Amino acid sequence: MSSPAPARPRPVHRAADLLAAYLPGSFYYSSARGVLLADGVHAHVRGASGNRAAAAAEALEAAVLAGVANPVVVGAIGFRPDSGSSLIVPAVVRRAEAPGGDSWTDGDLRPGREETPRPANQNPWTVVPRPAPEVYAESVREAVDLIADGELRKVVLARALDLVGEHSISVRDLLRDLVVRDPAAHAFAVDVSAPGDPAPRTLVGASPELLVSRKGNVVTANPLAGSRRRTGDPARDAQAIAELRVSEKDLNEHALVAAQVAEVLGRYCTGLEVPEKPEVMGTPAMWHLSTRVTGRVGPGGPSSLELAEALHPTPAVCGVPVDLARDTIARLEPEDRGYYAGLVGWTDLAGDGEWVVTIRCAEVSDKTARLFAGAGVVAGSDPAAELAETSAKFGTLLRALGAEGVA
Ligand SMILES: C=C(O[C@@H]1C=C(C(=O)O)C=C[C@H]1O)C(=O)O
Repeated sequence: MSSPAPARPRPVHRAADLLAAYLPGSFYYSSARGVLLADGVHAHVRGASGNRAAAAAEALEAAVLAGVANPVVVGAIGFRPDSGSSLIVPAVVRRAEAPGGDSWTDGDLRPGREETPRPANQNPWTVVPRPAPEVYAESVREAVDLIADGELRKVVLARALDLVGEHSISVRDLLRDLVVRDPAAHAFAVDVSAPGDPAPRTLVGASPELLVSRKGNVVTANPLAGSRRRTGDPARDAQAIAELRVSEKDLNEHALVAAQVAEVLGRYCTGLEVPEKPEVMGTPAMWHLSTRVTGRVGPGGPSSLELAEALHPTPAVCGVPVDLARDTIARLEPEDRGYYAGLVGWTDLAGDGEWVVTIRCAEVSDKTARLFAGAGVVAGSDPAAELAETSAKFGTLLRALGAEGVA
């Protein structure tokens, strides 16, 4: 028997260099844990909903046999079981680990030295809301009635904004802008072009919500639900945080998500730890109730993608009960969500990886960007407040596009 080839040492990269090296068509993903930049396609990973972790594992094994060193599967999966997915084993992967293991200082990720980010995409925008804001508010009202009448307990209703510029949108600049504004976010850019698309299509965003990660035997999920706009005014922000902590409506909305995540992970993990009360976490645009759930898996346990598929869709983006919520979304939302409210991330041969909920994102193609934002509707939800919440959530992408205030 021949002895295995010695492992090739991984080259060391700087996070900021990887961000700067992003080119249209690359896969980029950064989080507190590190940066992954992938280029070229060694293999496409196909597989139906619920079966993608198995397809990914097969593709990774085949890649090893074909001589790919340390292969990973990267990409995005859409919201609905019959939505598309865009998963590949890339030809080349470059990584930068966060110094000290788990967090960046702002400077690590910043390309260059600018202090105040300026939106790099200077476009005069035409904005088309889909549906019109009052129609969205009406659908929230309808969902509240459904919740009052029957079995539906929570449904997340989303709306879209189409932004059309006069010139092509630079995904590279948009990604850079999102990372510079919020180095703690899970920032991503994924080529999701499909056959027949007139121009390449890229899913780009900065999600605050970790669906699940696995590092060695440690599994972490960080569901969010229950939100307030972050204004930047210290007194109003302090009030928003104080309100969130005691709002029965938000705490109930949050508890539904945390319970589902804990229930699903409980099927796979030992030593599950679920804090009793949520914390408040902030992004530059929002405050959210947040619960960090951790557990452990044994050797040969489920991969990060298997866990992600089992968790998706959480009630943070769909609802309770899940089938009824999905049907309600299909009936009340006029636009197909596409990749929005799906998952984006990576998984490797050992099962390590990280998957985030695809929110605070846009699908960009040439001069257009389609943004989605949603809000959880529960008993007693106020349509105007839910509409305002979606406007606030659009803020992440709108600021980066230089279109703040249009939603
Ligand atoms: C659905 C979105 O966000 C989700 C819904 C939240 C809520 O309803 O409070 C909070 C965070 C996310 O889990 C979105 O940003 O589009």
